[in-house]
Amino acid sequence: MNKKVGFIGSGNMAQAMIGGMIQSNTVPAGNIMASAFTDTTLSKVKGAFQINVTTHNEEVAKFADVLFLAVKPDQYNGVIQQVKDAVDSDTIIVSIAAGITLGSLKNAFGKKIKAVRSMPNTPSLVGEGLSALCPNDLLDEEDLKIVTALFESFGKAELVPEYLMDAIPAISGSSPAYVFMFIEALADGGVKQGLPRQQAYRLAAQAVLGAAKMVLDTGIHPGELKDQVCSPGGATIEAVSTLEKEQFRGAVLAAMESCTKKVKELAGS
Ligand SMILES: NC(=O)C1=CN([C@@H]2O[C@H](COP(=O)(O)OP(=O)(O)OC[C@H]3O[C@@H](n4cnc5c(N)ncnc54)[C@H](O)[C@@H]3O)[C@@H](O)[C@H]2O)C=CC1
Ligand SMILES: O=C(O)[C@@H]1CCC=N1
Repeated sequence: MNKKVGFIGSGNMAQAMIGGMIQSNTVPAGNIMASAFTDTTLSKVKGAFQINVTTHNEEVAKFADVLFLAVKPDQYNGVIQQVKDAVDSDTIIVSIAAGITLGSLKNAFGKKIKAVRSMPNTPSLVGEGLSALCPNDLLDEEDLKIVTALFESFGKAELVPEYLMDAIPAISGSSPAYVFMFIEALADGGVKQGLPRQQAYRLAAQAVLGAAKMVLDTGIHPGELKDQVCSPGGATIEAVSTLEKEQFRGAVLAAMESCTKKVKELAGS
């Protein structure tokens, strides 16, 4: 793709997306520019990806055909004030922030802009991201193709109507954090039984990867896949029974509710 891609902010999520775009050879490093607050972050990002870097957000905005706003939600208004005069009506603005709506983006820019509200996740770094996308009505078919190709360069992308976008962090934007906790807990359990630590991480992570692939590849209901593991009177049903007693599923649902509540609060930040 010969589009120029800009990132305002070079934090964890921006680095995951930049890494994914470069590794998939979708955007050459020379066509990417990112900004950050500090020279330390900039040298780290330049060292890792050999992209163009600057401390001036306006420079990124002038450079980019597709401009990712990759700062925290409470930094959006300040950053938009800095870049709004540097973007033209053809620039595609992509928000990756939890809670920031298309309406609030339009208000902050104070003019008609092509905007996409998105919610990616950090597995983008290894080409296994999941991004929810919600474009505004100023993007034409070609614009949407470009944005979708960028997101698909580091994983899968799904269109989601805006009224559901607040629900996305809990299920896929933030959920890698809970899955990492689960993998860490599985490995701790293995270490407790005597397995070496590094081997425990490999076994736990591969089991999670394999289980996720079974859900995606077979289309079989997760409950049925769980049943297939539980031999009658065996060990797994004992573990499942303990997880139910300890409210494993209830804890996940409660965590997701608190995540979504916070997303709605961030919208007002
Ligand atoms: N971390 C994740 O897994 C995900 C994050 N997001 C969204 O990504 C955005 C960034 O989050 P993270 O990458 O986690 O945070 P982060 O703190 O790692 O990155 C934010 C970066 O923005 C920089 N920054 C702050 N003010 C700036 C300014 N005025 N100009 C230029 N750069 C500035 C900071 O120095 C920092 O490097 C948030 O809006 C978040 O909702 C979305 C999906 C997943
Ligand atoms: O923690 C956050 O607010 C962001 C949104 C999804 C993942 N990280």
